[in-house]
Amino acid sequence: MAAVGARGSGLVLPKPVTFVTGNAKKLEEVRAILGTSIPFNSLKLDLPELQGEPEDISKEKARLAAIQVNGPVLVEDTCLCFNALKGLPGLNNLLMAYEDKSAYALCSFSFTTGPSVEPITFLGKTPGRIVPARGPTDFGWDPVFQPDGYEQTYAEMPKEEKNKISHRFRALALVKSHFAEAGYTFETNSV
Ligand SMILES: O=c1[nH]c(=O)c2ncn([C@@H]3O[C@H](COP(=O)(O)OP(=O)(O)OP(=O)(O)O)[C@@H](O)[C@H]3O)c2[nH]1
Ligand SMILES: [Mg+2]
Repeated sequence: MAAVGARGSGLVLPKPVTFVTGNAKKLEEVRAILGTSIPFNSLKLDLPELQGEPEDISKEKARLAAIQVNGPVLVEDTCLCFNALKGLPGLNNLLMAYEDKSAYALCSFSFTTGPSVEPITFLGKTPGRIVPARGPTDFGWDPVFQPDGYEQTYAEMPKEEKNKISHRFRALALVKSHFAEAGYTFETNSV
């Protein structure tokens, strides 16, 4: 039984959802946050690093991934955006010249049911500030990002803590709601 959501009377998808990413740390967090709420397979594809607004990048990634997978895909694009640079994503060193160290982590998930369907995007944002690096260095800018209201950087927090307040968690909460409302089921499992 692979029915997703309470109703189970929504759109029948031809295949299970594939989460496409080349980033193992992201995948680890998505697995931990989604648990069994949305059944998905993962596929490591090196998608091009596109330029533009995060939402547009994420949508375009979903279009490209859906062509390759030829089925439903979920993709994610994340950036650390600096208020001093008017929300521009950028290098941490650049920020040294600015008094305003406030920033936000922005996560854009895009989902499409297939290559000919316009993707839908779900944004999650966690405000914070850039601090001198503290904590393990195994995931990107986690050591330099301290979320508002916390004494620890993302890197210093236990994973369960980060996964309760992160940009990724917030965006995935919207993805989950969408799946629950749409009540998708999967053809391959819906005998
Ligand atoms: O400290 C971090 N905490 C996070 O929670 C986080 N999420 C993403 N990133 C980093 O942001 C860059 C652009 O990411 P990005 O969205 O293009 O991903 P990516 O290219 O690594 O994988 P893909 O999903 O595109 O295949 C990459 O350097 C990622 O490592 C993070 N760093
Ligand atoms: Mg990428």
